[in-house]
Amino acid sequence: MAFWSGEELAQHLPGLIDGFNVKNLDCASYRLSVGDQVFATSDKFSSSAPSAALVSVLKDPPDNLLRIRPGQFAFLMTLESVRVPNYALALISIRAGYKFKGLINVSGFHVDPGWDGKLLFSVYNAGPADVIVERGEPMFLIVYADLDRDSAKTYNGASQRQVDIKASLLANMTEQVFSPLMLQRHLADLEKRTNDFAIKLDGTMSLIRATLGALITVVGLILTVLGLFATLAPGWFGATLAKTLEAAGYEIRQKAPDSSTEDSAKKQRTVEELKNAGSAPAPMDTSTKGGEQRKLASKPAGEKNSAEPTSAKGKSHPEDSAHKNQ
Ligand SMILES: Nc1ccn([C@H]2C[C@H](O)[C@@H](COP(=O)(O)OP(=O)(O)OP(=O)(O)O)O2)c(=O)n1
Repeated sequence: MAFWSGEELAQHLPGLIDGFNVKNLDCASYRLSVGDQVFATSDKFSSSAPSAALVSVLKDPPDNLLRIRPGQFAFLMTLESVRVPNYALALISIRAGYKFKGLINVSGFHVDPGWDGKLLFSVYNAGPADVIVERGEPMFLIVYADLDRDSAKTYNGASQRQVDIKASLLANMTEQVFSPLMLQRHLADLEKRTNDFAIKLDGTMSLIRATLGALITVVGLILTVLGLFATLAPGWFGATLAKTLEAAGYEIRQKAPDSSTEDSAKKQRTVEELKNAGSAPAPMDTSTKGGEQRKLASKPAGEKNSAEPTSAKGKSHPEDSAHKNQ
């Protein structure tokens, strides 16, 4: 088995590759180009409408580009149809320039003897940036090799003479793909939002603390001033408080005096009156011997005192005379 040289390729490929162009001959390989049938997965939910196109058909500029985002998978069909004779085997690859961007060739690497049709590459963007694919771009490589004999068995599978991307291939490919980069962006976004929220929360807490502090100070000052007024001017304070309460719709009533307190107050008054009466100058009792004076207990007006002499002017009473005679 020997790989075909550039000269061998130049000799045989015009009959094996549709639209052969000598410019696409590399050293010992041929460059195949991106065709118009392409498909890329997405990190967004795609439309589930039956009419929604699954495969993108690249056209002339500006509709000639496909963007493969990091972590996304794509199908790329070649522009050229390729044939492999039964005495040869072909190997396919992606050009190094795309590999360096992080694009990986996921699909197989060989083309069977007897193959006839376009080739379909499946690729994965493992790089950090979008990979832009352009229609007609010479992106793939194919090399041919001789077999040691003609192959008795040649390719006759379902993909023979394929010219487009089959819908069956795209089953389960239209869903959202959680690429590592997408998850990383989600995490970064989440982290940023959490930080923003924490900063806002800090600000709000500081504001609440400052407001509460000011409120407590003001309330403390008011209470101190009220305490001072209550101590230094209790009358004024009580009246103002009553007025304030009345203005606020409260009714202020004076408390009924306690009955026991009232009784004791009455008793106290009586004692005081008696004392006052006792300290007033008492009338002189001229009937007693030796001019001895006696104080008389006060009596209600009109009531005679039993100790009072019947005549203040020295008229003697019959009983008095009897006493004297004894
Ligand atoms: N990137 C690739 C790799 C291969 N092929 C074509 C050329 C191969 O001859 C053919 C079949 O390849 P395999 O035998 O590797 O794959 P299967 O056996 O799965 O395919 P099939 O069921 O069609 O035989 O597919 C292709 O179009 N694109």
